[in-house]
Amino acid sequence: MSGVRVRARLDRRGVEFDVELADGEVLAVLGPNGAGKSTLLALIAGLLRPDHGTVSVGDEVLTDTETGVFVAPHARGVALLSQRPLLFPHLTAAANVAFAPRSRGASRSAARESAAQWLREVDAEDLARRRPSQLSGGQAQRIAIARALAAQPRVLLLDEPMSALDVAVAPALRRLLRRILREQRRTAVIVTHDLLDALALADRVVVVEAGRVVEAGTVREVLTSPRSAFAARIAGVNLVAGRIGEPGVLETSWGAAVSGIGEVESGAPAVALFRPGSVAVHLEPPHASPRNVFPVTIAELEVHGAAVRVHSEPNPDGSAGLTADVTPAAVADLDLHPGGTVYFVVKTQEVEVLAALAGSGASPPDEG
Ligand SMILES: Nc1ncnc2c1ncn2[C@@H]1O[C@H](COP(=O)(O)OP(=O)(O)OP(=O)(O)O)[C@@H](O)[C@H]1O
Repeated sequence: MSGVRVRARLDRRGVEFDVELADGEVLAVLGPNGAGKSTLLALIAGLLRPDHGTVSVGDEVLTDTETGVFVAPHARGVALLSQRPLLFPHLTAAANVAFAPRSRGASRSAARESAAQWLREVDAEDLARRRPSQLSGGQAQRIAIARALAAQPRVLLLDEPMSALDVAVAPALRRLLRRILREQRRTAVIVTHDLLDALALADRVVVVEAGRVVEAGTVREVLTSPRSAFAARIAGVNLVAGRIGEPGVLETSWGAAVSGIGEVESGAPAVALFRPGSVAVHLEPPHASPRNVFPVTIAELEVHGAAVRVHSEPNPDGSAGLTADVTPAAVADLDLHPGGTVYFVVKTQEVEVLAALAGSGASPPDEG
């Protein structure tokens, strides 16, 4: 069994994690720059010691600050694959891959055999004799994956494995990772900025902001009902955070009210979600109700498929502004331009009100 459990705090990085994944589960970690995603991987890999907490894989405790347990990185059965493939430059691709079994005590011929098998697994047999300087970025990343797998890790940690690659080669590598992670039912944590990675590779997603898990769920849940600003942005929906006042009405910290559909008790923290396509743009406040009317200043216009996406300036508390999708004809008719002031209007029944998640709680579905 190779489920992973992390409960750890590291003050100088400003992180405190409570994250769990089941055996054979792939967890995507999403979040803005500097949120602590790589730090989470480093805690699992044993590259960082927490100030307080535990890390375990299966039944084995790898880090425990109470008892002083700290298993060295190479002895954890955990492979970390970073953004740039860190291959030994003086060794051929095959020798790079054979290095892992060799260092586990395999004979030279057994290690060579194992390397050939893993090179086949990543469709890189023909690259066996090349040195890293003779490989493209995507090819080198394949070899790095083969080397990571050849170490027979219980857990694979992938830190933005596609981010240093051309967009043209990323899809092939994503397919390869999907085959390896999903078909072999590997336990893996993948840090990514890319929604496509989460969709293609992961069973579950956690969103990390400022060193904490702010949202957790299946990929589908997080995309259809995001609770964090980060997830809302990648899902392409408007998210307004606040607290419920009157039933169905969310009040923001700057005194705006958003009415929507959803049962969240009064006083509870909540988010209101609505699609940019459900927002109408008016030059004057409309009279018809029930509607939400937001006076905004336009920050920018952006072509978005067949529509034009109108972004408003940030909200008074500094959170991301609202967006509305309108037709190019509407942009011309209303003379929409950055700096212009307009009214964003959305019907109550287009707004979904959901309870906000209180802090953390990233557990596999079978455990709540
Ligand atoms: N080597 C380091 N030494 C000291 N502080 C660091 C180091 N690396 C990261 N940090 C800090 O730790 C915090 C978490 O950073 P981390 O790299 O884990 O974030 P991340 O979510 O992986 O970001 P990114 O998406 O930019 O890679 C940040 O405040 C960062 O500045």
